[in-house]
Amino acid sequence: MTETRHARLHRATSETDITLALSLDGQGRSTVDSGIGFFDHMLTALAKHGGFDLELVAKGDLHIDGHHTVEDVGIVFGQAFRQAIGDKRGIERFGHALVPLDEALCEAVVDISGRPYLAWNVTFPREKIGTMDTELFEEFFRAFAMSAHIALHLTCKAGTNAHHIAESGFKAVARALRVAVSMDPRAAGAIPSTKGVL
Ligand SMILES: O=P(O)(O)OC[C@@H](O)[C@@H](O)c1cnc[nH]1
Repeated sequence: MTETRHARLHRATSETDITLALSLDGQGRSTVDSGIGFFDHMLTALAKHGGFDLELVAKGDLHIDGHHTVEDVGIVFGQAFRQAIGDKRGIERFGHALVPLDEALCEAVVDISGRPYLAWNVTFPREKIGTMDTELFEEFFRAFAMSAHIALHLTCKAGTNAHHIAESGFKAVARALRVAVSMDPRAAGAIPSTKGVL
């Protein structure tokens, strides 16, 4: 019986109040409300294409800007991800995905290593998409990687439309995470060792 890989967290500061529930082995369903429309669109795509179930309500000091809200969602998402993985027993560990969206193409590579690291190689042709500052995507993924204790490399290999670049990136991370958290049959002993076969 596969134990449920699930986490529900609440984090409140003077800047944000965030409740998040994450299931690693979901249906890609999500209910997301951060107060930032494009960020909600990206988190919805991440859940859908990662096969994660995600519930998020984030109340933040948006009258200042979206920075605290986006960064703190990254922190809580990473904490939930790390908690849901647990002792990492039996997982694949590494994940890689190349995902296009029209002319845009992003590559994500992850290692559930326990050593937090972000390699960010994405630039945007615009400073905003809707109400979201494009500089905040790096803040989100850095906060996520640092809190999840994973190494994450995200590279934009092509793209001219900011929306397409961002969505290609979120989907690439979703697919790479899906692979990395999948159960590795070799690690679970499902495939007999070659020892003694040769
Ligand atoms: O649900 P999908 O990821 O298959 O498609 C969504 C995508 O077509 C839409 O978000 C989009 C299309 N162009 C920019 N964004």
